[in-house]
Amino acid sequence: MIPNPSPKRSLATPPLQAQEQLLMREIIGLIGKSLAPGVVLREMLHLLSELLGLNRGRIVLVDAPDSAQNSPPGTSRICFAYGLTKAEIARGIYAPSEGITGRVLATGQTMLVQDIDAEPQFLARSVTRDQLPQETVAFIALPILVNGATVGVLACHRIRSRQRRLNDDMALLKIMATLAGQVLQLQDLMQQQTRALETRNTLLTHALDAAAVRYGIIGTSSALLQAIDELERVSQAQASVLLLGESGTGKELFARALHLSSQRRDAPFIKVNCAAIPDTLFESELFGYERGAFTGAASARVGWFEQANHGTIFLDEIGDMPLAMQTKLLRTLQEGTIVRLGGKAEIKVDVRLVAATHRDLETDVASGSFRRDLFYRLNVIPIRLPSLRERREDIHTLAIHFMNRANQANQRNVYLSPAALTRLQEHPWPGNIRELGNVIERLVLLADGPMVTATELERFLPTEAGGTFTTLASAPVGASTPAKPAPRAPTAPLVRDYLPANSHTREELQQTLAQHGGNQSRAAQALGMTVRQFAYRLRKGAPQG
Ligand SMILES: Nc1ncnc2c1ncn2[C@@H]1O[C@H](COP(=O)(O)OP(=O)(O)OP(=O)(O)O)[C@@H](O)[C@H]1O
Repeated sequence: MIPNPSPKRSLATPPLQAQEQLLMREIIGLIGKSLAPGVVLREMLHLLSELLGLNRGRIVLVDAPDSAQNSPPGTSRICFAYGLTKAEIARGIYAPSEGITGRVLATGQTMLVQDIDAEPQFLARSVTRDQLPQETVAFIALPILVNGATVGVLACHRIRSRQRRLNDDMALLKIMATLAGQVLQLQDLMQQQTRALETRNTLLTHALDAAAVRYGIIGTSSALLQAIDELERVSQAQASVLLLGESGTGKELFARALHLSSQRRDAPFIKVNCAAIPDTLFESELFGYERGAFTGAASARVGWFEQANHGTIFLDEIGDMPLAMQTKLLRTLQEGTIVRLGGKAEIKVDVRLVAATHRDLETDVASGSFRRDLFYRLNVIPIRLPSLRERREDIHTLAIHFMNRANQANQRNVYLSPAALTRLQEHPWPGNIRELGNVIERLVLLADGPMVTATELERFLPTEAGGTFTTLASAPVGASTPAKPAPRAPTAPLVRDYLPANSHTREELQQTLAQHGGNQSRAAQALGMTVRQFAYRLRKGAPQG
């Protein structure tokens, strides 16, 4: 056996013989019609045999690491063949470096066995000697290269004494091996693209499923379904509803769902964040005021209650409502009327109240900071929203939902590896669904490649100890080059603290806004406020308000 140096291209290459021309024409025509290796490569081996007498051709490929064969690493096997029986193909399995085929794979060099009977390394693994002609048989094996790496072997038998020059056959086989490499590379690329499309398809199917979920509330855990069931059962009632749950568990989403599933759905839904209203402005905000009610009240203003007439008013963070206002709210709930600030007339309002809090109102009642009678009035229908820790089975669907949303908004195609999805399910999520949504949005913007692995995910997860994560503005948002890992800056708290209205000066607010490119939502996030709180404070010129 001699390793065959690549046939040198001579400047005076002899013209292709008729069979060679026919072979090339046929194969090029075939490639034009189909790129499927099963079609092209088999036909190539067929033509090599029929036209040139290069018989029992086979293409041996290394098993993919995740192949169904479950073979030891580096195992290769016959994948395409012509003139071999099924049993012969099945026998064509080679350990790394085994036999001539294994050596070509290992060295990337063409091997030419002039006489298989004289070569101890020739295995006759697939086709036994008695199946071959009695005369001297040669075996030629060439590497198939893709991007410089040997991925397979093209091999065939050849009767040694033939009219055709061996070097002509070698040159032609080399062209065929190159073509086979191109076809396999194209197939690999197509498979990669198909896999990406399949993943995207799964994401979209999930998205469609998720969109079909009522009112945009995603999840199928029993804890969540129970809360949805309670919501639906009370949707037609008039009684107030109290939504209880940690920050970011979906209280506002539920309040909107309640409104949408009630007969009031065509009337307004007004959301009021009690944590964002300074004590002195509560009454005028909720009930409105008459012209001249106070200095600067040049004209009358309708309050939130009147604006919500026939609809629903959602009082978020009701635990932050001052006691004096609680008394007035209770009266409105009992009598169905409001009196504008500076006015005398009792104005009838038909409003359903949905209140929410992350606080333990019973403790506030015990400490005297929340009126007991108002608590009873609100607590007629309490609905507790489970934390994300209590419904980990929903994390997968929620993550895919947020991922779809962020991908669509940012024209990305990022997805999570199965291990990364599992890691998400293990995280404690103190900031609940809002926190999960933020993490996913960040990784869609900042991930290094389309697939986020469990290892890469780690840098997006808030640290357990500090509960902090970097703000979006700390990294190159929307950069087209792969982003470097974002530094962990202790900026935005995970769970919003409920800050007093004068917690930041106007300058601090403006500075943060400038640092975040004028984006109120990100500035608010950085300071641990809602956008509404932020906007309000900015407008009112905190801390005076
Ligand atoms: N089940 C859910 N399915 C899809 N999105 C959800 C779900 N629950 C919450 N979200 C989303 O999570 C984010 C936080 O939800 P929401 O604002 O309703 O929480 P919250 O309990 O009112 O928070 P906070 O008490 O801090 O105001 C929102 O973007 C919301 O759309």
